[in-house]
Amino acid sequence: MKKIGLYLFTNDLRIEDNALLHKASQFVNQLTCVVIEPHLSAFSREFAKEHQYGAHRAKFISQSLIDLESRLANLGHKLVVLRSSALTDEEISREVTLSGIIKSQHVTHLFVSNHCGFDERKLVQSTHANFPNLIVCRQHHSTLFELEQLPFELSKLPRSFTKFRQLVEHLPIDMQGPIITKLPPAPEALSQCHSIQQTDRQLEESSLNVSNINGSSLNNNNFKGGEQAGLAHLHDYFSHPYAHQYKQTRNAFDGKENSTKFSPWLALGCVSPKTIYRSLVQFEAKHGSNDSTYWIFFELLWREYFYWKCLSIGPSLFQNGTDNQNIDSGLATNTTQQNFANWKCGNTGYPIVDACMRQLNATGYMSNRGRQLTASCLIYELGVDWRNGAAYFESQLVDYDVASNWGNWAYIAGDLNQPVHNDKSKNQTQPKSRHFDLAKQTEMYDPDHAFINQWKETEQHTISASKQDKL
Ligand SMILES: Cc1cc2nc3c(=O)[nH]c(=O)nc-3n(C[C@H](O)[C@H](O)[C@H](O)COP(=O)(O)OP(=O)(O)OC[C@H]3O[C@@H](n4cnc5c(N)ncnc54)[C@H](O)[C@@H]3O)c2cc1C
Repeated sequence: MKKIGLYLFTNDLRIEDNALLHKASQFVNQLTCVVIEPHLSAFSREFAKEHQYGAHRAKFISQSLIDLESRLANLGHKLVVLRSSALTDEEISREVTLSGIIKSQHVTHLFVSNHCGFDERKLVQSTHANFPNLIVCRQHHSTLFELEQLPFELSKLPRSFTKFRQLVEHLPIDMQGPIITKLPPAPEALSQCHSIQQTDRQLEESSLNVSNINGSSLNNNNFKGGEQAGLAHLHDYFSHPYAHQYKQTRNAFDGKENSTKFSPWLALGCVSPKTIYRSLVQFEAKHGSNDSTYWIFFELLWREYFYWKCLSIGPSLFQNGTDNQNIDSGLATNTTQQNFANWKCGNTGYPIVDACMRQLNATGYMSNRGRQLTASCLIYELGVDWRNGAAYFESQLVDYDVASNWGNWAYIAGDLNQPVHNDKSKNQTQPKSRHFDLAKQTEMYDPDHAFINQWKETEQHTISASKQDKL
């Protein structure tokens, strides 16, 4: 029997080091490549109080899809792009829904990354339920380790990062990724299907109107989406000695080379963590290793920890410690509504927080230190439900990643290791929250207020950049 494959791209928008696509290329006689254009879920829209992605995130996604399309074209393939609205069968014609393609093409094998996100897993489950004979081939390939490699069952994932790190940091990571030189032919009938829209192409080429970046070394052209740009950045980073100072510089609020800036490409899977790891090992072999080069690996393990955590706890990642209702969108009072609105546009009156939020709105990026301080401020100073902040980050960050974002927010709020049916009245030991002293942190990391001053007087511009509609 002919094997008809459908490869559904999610957080793996790449050809290089794509083990699952390689598997598909070896296994099926015909292959359709599909991506569902990422969109802000109703849950996140409600919590973020935003209708859609910010301009920087939207642009990064468009660039990544266009790059994937061109890389597939080099292999003689098309990329079918499904709008999120095309998910329901009553939309448009049946041919342009996922189910429609599976049905009309008589797809026998669905290849899809084994995503840790709850919504993404639900989509695969419901597709499988609609087509019980469909063989679903999945793989966790946005991580350094495979699930089978972990020396514990997922349900026994250590509660602390340190314990997790100690158990995994010596596991082997394969040093050679699969190489794809050819893909099975695409079905001809697909030529009428959706491709990347003109709006995406305009967005990809647009220069966002962000004229207020006051000499920031991060500007809107720093992050170009797509595998080619990601690999070029990786190459550029390790062509310089930055990695040897990483541990000393990584806490800076600004500065392109102070941290790796790998996160945007990692988040969409334009570059795999294994590819990054291999480049790090090569850099160490050539130029020597030190504490700093180890620390890059250490931070990649934090990413890993949040990934497996997200997978193991499922939808409870999106609950705060005081309620179990997903749809209650926080912001119960006028004060919290106003505090949240001020926080979003960088008008809280806490200078370091305002500078970081303006940086986010103007560039789509914020340093790790900045994320910790702005999150701490929203939760502990402004009394807002952390999920509102997490959803706003989701709408704006060019490197948004479900596990790293919601995991870090829950961690700062002290909600990450809550039992699923948390009951604070039962005198359980509460996990530690992370409340930062903003004045002390400013003294440590921005002692002469260079970063704060750089982002003063930018309220109007930054918010207009974040609100810029998709062209
Ligand atoms: C509230 C909050 C929200 C966050 N949201 C995201 C998010 O949506 N997407 C995202 O990729 N990271 C997120 N992070 C983690 C971290 O801030 C970013 O990964 C980092 O700032 C990206 O810049 P970089 O690539 O230069 O990092 P580097 O310092 O160069 O670190 C190298 C890589 O290690 C990983 N890493 C570093 N720190 C962390 C961390 N704390 N948690 C998980 N992985 C880490 C990233 O993949 C990063 O690219 C968040 C952190 C906080 C506190």
